[in-house]
Amino acid sequence: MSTIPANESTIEWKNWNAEIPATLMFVVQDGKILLIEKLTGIGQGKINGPGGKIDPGENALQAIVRECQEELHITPHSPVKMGELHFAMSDIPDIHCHVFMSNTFDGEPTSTREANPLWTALDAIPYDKMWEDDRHWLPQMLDGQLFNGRFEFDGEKVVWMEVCFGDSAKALWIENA
Ligand SMILES: Nc1ncnc2c1[nH]c(=O)n2[C@H]1C[C@H](O)[C@@H](COP(=O)(O)OP(=O)(O)OP(=O)(O)O)O1
Repeated sequence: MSTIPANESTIEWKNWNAEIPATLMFVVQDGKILLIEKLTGIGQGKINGPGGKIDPGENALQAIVRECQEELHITPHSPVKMGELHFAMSDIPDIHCHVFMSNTFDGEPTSTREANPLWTALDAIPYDKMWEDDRHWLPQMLDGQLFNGRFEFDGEKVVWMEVCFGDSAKALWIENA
């Protein structure tokens, strides 16, 4: 488990519930990862994986496939759930995010109103242009580790975090999509 800083979180995580359920997808193929330049929504202007909010009546798996189709015109094959992220935000509603990986997909990654595709070498991921939490779980996920992360933000800055990896992380997931 990695934790920063040593002080306690101000969030009562036991009773914490996010207003926004969301998803993320990381397609990895031939030593590259398919990222996006995000043109709309939460995190506009950042580099991230494709993804977005879960619509009413959808589960996380259905939502991530729909988001990849909408944002990049691709359909990922057999998405595997790798982690959950819990974001307690200071200035926008809190977010609970399901993170998936896939190695194959149908379609050609295409720029849309929402995103520009960005194939990136696995050793050149631009963490300085991504959400601050990403560097604390994405490298381990790319090594095949399951994870569960809780992050408290002040604006866009992480002020507290706790990230677990492996089977103990999966036991903390709220939902097994
Ligand atoms: N802190 C952090 N790290 C990594 N990824 C994210 C965050 N916060 C986030 O919100 N995200 C991810 C989770 C989602 O994939 C997107 C946010 O969803 P958004 O793009 O706003 O949702 P859409 O449904 O595509 O957009 P609208 O249609 O509602 O505009 O960022």
